[in-house]
Amino acid sequence: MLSIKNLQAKIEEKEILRGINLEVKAGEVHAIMGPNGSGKSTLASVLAGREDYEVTGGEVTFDGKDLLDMDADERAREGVFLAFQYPVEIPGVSTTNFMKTAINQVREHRGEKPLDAVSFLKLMKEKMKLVDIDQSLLSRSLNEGFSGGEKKRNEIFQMAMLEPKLSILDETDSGLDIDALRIVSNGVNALKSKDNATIVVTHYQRLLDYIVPDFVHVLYKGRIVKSGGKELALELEEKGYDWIKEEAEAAV
Ligand SMILES: Nc1ncnc2c1ncn2[C@@H]1O[C@H](COP(=O)(O)OP(=O)(O)OP(=O)(O)O)[C@@H](O)[C@H]1O
Repeated sequence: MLSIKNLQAKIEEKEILRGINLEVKAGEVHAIMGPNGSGKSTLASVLAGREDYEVTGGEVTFDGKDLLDMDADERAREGVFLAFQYPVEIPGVSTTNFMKTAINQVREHRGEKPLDAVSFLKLMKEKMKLVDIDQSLLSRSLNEGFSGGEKKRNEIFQMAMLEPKLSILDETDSGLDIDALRIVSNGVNALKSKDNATIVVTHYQRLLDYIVPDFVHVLYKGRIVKSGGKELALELEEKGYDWIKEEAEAAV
């Protein structure tokens, strides 16, 4: 589904990604971990097509198409979803209206008819239940005045509504209380299918107790320096990153 080859990117003349290689197949969950500043958020942002970053080398294909050639909107319409570390607030636009527009854009792109009001409401109800989100939240301006946990929950709700092929969750565990963490994780797990894939950027093994990854990758200084199964996250929790850094430095 997603193939990243030797991806390099910089921001304001600072080289951040220095040759990322990653293959993600349909049905898989990949966790990206790594010390602060290693480039995790940059990778997520580059994949979603945020413009502040300059891709300086490498290639990324998504379902056989050149992802780097598409702008952020096209990527979203193709089925890439990025849950931001700090979701934006959009005053004056309710989540409901925002979702209606977003869904119908995706449907149009797929050559499908827009959802009528009844079907849209039915879908909203079904997905609201999945993430246990309150109706009153959805009629308020998008993310405005939402608590950290409410924003995160709202993001997972958007993801549930859009049913993306590839979801990239950037530190979705930050700011979630224990119950919300469980609800968000349950939502992510309930959406998991053999046809979609998830990349979770996280600092904590705790999230991976709920969203169980098939693969764990460690990013360090802009490269994936170690990959393994979910046991790698446990090892990191126990031993920290020093041993990984030493291994990576020795290999250079
Ligand atoms: N706008 C920017 N201008 C300059 N440097 C930036 C900018 N954005 C990111 N960086 C730098 O790029 C590096 C990688 O940042 P990134 O946010 O991708 O790391 P991260 O692995 O997600 O870190 P964390 O775990 O702390 O969230 C950092 O050194 C950061 O300071």
